[in-house]
Amino acid sequence: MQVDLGNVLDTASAHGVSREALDRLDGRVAAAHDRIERGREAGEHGYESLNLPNSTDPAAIRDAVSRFDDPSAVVTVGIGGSALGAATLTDALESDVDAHYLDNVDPEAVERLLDSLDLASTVVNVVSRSGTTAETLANFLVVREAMADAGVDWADRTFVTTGEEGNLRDLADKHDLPSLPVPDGVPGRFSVLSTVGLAAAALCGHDIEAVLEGAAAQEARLSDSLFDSPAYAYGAVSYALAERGMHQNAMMPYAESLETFSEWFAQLWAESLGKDGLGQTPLRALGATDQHSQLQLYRAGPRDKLVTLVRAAEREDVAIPETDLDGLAYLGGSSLGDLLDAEFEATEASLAAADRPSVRIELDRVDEYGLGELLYAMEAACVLYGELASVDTFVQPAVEWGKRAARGLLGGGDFEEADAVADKEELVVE
Ligand SMILES: O=P(O)(O)OC[C@H]1O[C@](O)(CO)[C@@H](O)[C@@H]1O
Repeated sequence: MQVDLGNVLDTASAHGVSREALDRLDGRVAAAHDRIERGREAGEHGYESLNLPNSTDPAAIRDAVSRFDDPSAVVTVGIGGSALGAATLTDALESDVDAHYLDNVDPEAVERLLDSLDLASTVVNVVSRSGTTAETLANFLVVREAMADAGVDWADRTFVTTGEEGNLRDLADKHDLPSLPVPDGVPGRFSVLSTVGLAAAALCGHDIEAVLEGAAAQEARLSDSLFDSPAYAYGAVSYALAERGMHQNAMMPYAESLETFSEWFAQLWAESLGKDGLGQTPLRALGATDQHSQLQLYRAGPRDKLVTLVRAAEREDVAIPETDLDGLAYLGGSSLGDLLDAEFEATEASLAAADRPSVRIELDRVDEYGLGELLYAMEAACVLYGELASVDTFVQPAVEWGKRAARGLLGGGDFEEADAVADKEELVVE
């Protein structure tokens, strides 16, 4: 994996960063790296996440899921970091096992999925670090009833990935469900390289050891200089550009297999860095598709965006047939991969020509190893950015208000936040 910073330099984009500024920033990167390494060595909350390539035990994950013979599908019931990491992996990789995610409480979507499944051959993985997340618990109760209605012994098809305490731990203990622990000190958005992200991948037959090997390769590159670490290079320039007004970051992979990765990145970046009035808003985009929609804004709208372009150097390809159709001859004999690469490079140059900074991230391939590299590098980049911005990267207090309001509205307790809902101003236009 490599990160190309060329198009964030002010020699490429008038609103970029000078090489001198990056050199000055590198001194702060060294100090931040030292802080990160001390946090890792001490197993401090959050920093522990960057130890996962070495602390996660893939054999224990395989052992826990080995009891489920040959499932047709695996349904992960979880939300946020308890679903997005696993989904990033299983959506990116091919498998004979269908991987589904119930990470919302849209009744029509839940019903549509359950109606589509052969529940007798489906494995359900209920994932929640806290064991209290309303959406996850509600969906679990619905799935359990659907299995019972289908004459399936739900306890025989369900395992739990949760913390040491909470409702899910109690449920696992009560029904003697197989369970996997959620690692201590690892916030959900940083947990993909643990039981949380790897169990579904293992059930789908993916090489979770290779995911960890790729992650370990990027862990080994962490250093006291941004010029020696792709992860730190990305985190440092993202921070530097945010300091220069690039308050949005469009994650734009040129690979359908990485579309869910952009959703995972959005949680990682937003929930970690959106603190104290600071942060860099992650936008989800997909190349080449969003050249025909959002690129207009990225290139000619407000000068407030970094565009992160991601591609794989190697991929399967499809030839474009020769044609004598007027105007199409230039496509014939080429390939879709050639066209995708041309679009990638044209978009990159188009942004630079309009003085809009972009970073190029290139994986060797979108396989287990490449995904491990990418995921770990983005996590380390995020941790570095948080150190440079002096925010508390590993907490998310702002999400709790809404949780209390929703719980109050459902009669789950007496919360003043629920009262505030009733005070909503109204100006209805029909
Ligand atoms: O794994 P849990 O505890 O159900 O939390 C799910 C998600 O909800 C959050 O806690 C935010 O509410 C995320 O940080 C987390 O990934």
